[in-house]
Amino acid sequence: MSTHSRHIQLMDTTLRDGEQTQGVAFTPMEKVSIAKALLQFLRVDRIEVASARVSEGEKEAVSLINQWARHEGFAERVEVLGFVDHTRSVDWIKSTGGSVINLLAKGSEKHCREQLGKTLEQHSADVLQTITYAHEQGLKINVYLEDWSNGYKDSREYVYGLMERLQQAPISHFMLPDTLGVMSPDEVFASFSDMCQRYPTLQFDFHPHNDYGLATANVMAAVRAGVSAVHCTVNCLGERAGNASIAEVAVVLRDKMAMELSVDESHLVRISEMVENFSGKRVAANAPIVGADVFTQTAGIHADGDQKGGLYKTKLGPERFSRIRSYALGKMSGKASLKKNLEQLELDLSEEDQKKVLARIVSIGDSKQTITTDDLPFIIADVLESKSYQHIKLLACSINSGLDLPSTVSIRVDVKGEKHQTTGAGSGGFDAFIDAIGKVLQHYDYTLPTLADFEIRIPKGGHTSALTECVITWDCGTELRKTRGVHVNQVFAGILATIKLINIQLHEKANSPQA
Ligand SMILES: CC(C)C(=O)C(=O)O
Repeated sequence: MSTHSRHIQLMDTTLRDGEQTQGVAFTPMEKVSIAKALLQFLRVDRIEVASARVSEGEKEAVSLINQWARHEGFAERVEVLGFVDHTRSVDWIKSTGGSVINLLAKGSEKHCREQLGKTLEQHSADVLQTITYAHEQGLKINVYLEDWSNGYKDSREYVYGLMERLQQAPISHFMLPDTLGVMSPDEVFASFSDMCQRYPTLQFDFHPHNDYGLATANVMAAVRAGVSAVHCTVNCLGERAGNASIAEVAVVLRDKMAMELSVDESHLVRISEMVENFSGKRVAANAPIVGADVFTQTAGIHADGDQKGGLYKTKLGPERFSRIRSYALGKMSGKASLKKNLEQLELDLSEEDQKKVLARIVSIGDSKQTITTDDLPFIIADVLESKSYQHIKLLACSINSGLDLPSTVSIRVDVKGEKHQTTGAGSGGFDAFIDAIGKVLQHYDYTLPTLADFEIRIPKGGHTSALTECVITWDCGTELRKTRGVHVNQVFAGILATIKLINIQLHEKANSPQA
């Protein structure tokens, strides 16, 4: 089969096979919202929205989808899985206003014999009977050959026999599934090449599963062999390891095989988020295209390369999916990563200040704390106002706090080159620290001013692993003074703000004329 550009239909089965993911059940309104987003915004060619006769809720969902689809002119693009049960699935689909049945026939001799207890002749007669009835009722008919991958391998004569009996029936698409996700790309290519050559006038769909992680690669092989439609789901949902991810399939068919598709890629991420919310199944941060981290560069060298002629750019640019590239901050950040973040925040820092901020980012990153772009303004504010006074250094500090128990603290500090170790107690961790540090500072004729205000903030993003910023306002008699501390632990943020004030005041004391 030539790999010349041709239109490949995407049939999305998030609402049928996707709902067969363990623990996933969509409400009717959720199904309607996903169906609308798939057809109207993502513009997939066809959607499979349910299995017939499942429940009353399912009937309501399918009816609502069909009502909307008919109004929008999408009626024939909404499909429902039906069973070889004479009239019952067809009647159920008709009662929902549906137009298309995806009839589940058996694609392997083993399934036919063991599960149905039928011969090929008996089963094909049953299938044809349901097809005739569906046709009379005006439904468009597609047929699944369930377990076809094993059937083709172990009982090829059965597969050919079934095809011979069905090929003259009014079937729009023969849908060949790798039901257990056991095929390799080579096997997919060989078997579809054979099917497409044997039945050149028929339309074949490929329905992959991802048990070996090969679903997308197998889609490529099936398209190369000549199929005209492939099935996929949002976020790779589906029975067991899922189906093929629609995001992966869309970009791979376009970029790697130059196929024409109807999907609008700029909606892939939005629909992924919608399905993530409704299904309760989190998308892995490194899932291609839709994962939270996939457009984040972590190594400083990548950020540097992006600045120098887009050295790390590929076709998979974030703009294509309405996303933006970000540059992670941590121990591997370089000057370029910081610069990119500053640009995004529209902040301008001198080279000298950038160096200081970068050193702080690297040291925070070294202790494994996650730093986000939201944290950056806190770090900048903290670093830029910090003086390099070293009158007091906190060498170690451990805090014990408990519910309904006084807090205790143990500290080791260096004041003007002298080491002190002491403990303190208080109603909370910060209070206990003030008790302990007060005991040390009395040796230096220094008393901490009282607090006028104590404010803790987290960055706008609001995640619990964020840095916290503590701004303390001190009542210094003739004036109010503010100092800031930044740390992942809010008590330590307060302690760092306190150490900063002590350093400033010890410095002023040392430099005052009375000293
Ligand atoms: C139910 C059938 C069509 C299926 O999903 C499969 O065989 O993978």
